[in-house]
Amino acid sequence: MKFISTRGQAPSLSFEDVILAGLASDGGLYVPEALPEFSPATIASWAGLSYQELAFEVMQPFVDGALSNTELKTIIDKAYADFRHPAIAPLVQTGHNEWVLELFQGPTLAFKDFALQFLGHLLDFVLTRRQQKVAVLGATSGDTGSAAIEGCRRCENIDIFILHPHQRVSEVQRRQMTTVLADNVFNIAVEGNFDDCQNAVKASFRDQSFLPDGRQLVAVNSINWARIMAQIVYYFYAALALGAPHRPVSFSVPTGNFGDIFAGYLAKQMGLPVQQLIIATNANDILHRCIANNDHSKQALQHSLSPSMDIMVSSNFERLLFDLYGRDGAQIRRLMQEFEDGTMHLAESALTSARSLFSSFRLDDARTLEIIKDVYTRGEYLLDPHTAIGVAAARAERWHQAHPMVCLATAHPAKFPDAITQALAEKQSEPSLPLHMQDLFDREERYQVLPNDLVQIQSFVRSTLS
Ligand SMILES: Cc1ncc(COP(=O)(O)O)c(C=O)c1O
Ligand SMILES: N[C@@H](CCOP(=O)(O)O)C(=O)O
Repeated sequence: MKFISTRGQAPSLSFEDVILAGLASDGGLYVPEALPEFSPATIASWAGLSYQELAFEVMQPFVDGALSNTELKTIIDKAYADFRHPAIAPLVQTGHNEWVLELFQGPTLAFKDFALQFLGHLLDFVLTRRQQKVAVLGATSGDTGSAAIEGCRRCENIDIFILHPHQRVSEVQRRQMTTVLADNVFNIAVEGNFDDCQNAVKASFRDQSFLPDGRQLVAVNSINWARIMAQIVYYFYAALALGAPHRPVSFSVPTGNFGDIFAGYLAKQMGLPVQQLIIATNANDILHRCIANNDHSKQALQHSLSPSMDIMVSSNFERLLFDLYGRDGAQIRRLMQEFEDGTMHLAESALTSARSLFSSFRLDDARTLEIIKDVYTRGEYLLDPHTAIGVAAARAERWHQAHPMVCLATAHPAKFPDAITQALAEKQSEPSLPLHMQDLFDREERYQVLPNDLVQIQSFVRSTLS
């Protein structure tokens, strides 16, 4: 299988090269030249497979010979070995035809573990085989960072640098990153927001001349194709458990960088009967405004109670646009150039297609607190603030009157104790951290605060590596 850039001017790459590439050299994102498609009979034959067995079936066509089947199976088994629930991604029913898919059973309590445990083991395998040492550079609004560090910290061939927005992540999220004192782990708190961190990462990928000789950057954000690929699996897993392919299933997805819901869109393109995909945003609602009013314009980033979704520029939206514009790289270059000035207007045909694929919803902080309280006091579930936005969106849309609706639970509520306490107004309702994190607040922290300045960030990376 070959991977091509959304901007049409970078060389096409193999699977192994694409996972090491990050951004394409023309600034675009890599996507498969053609997607594998699974027939209803094939999907039906997967009923009852374990999560790991299903992951192999879904991902193997992308890997396409870069790893032997045994190697891929071993990497998958290692990736999901440390999840706390035997189902890996358990479904919990929270209402009529409504389920929460718990994607926070991995080591760092967020859905990012699904792809980053896999990517960590995959990189370890590939880099050892190539005898290559790389520098991982990532940006996080709170969850990718700790999941990437957890996935990479034992890899001898990786030094990992994670940029997070200073004082804009929850304390639990910060400590999950900064208390990992391994010699190859470096946390940088940038005096800016997530978009600033992501811009610094993308600029560094575009021009890697600041690195010491022989080093190459590798991405752990969802610009890395392997991230998206591993996230497709749980859409199949949840839908199969609820009767697919014999009945369609809908998904409500709390959305920031558009990676998670893009994986759901791909599952549908690959043959999964997905009835509806709901883009659920917080007050940073560029994607909702785009779908609702064709208003894809940058606004000042707001600090919300769902900080991991405090994102204005959603990287993976470009991958969707590529499909909506008939995979025409020139059109995407023009659109992304237009967006540099702060806004982009979709062509009528692209907007119509987007609206047929997705609905969208926005929830502010006050209503996020209300839904957490409401769902908890009815004895239904304790939602984290990100998941709460997805559940509110699902309930507003009412798509699940006839078919199952799966709300992706993207983080464990214990990562956001302040929001939970605010919602429930009782200290004792603060959710407790799992056993392996009980001493998190006693652990030593290490991180570097830097201004939002590319030169200073790059010089920190360079001098650390030298
Ligand atoms: C807890 C949580 N929920 C939802 C999201 C949104 O996911 P995505 O960026 O893939 O849209 C993120 C991160 O972005 C997150 O950390
Ligand atoms: N919410 C994310 C933001 C980065 O998204 P990614 O999926 O591209 O890594 C985070 O928690 O860091």
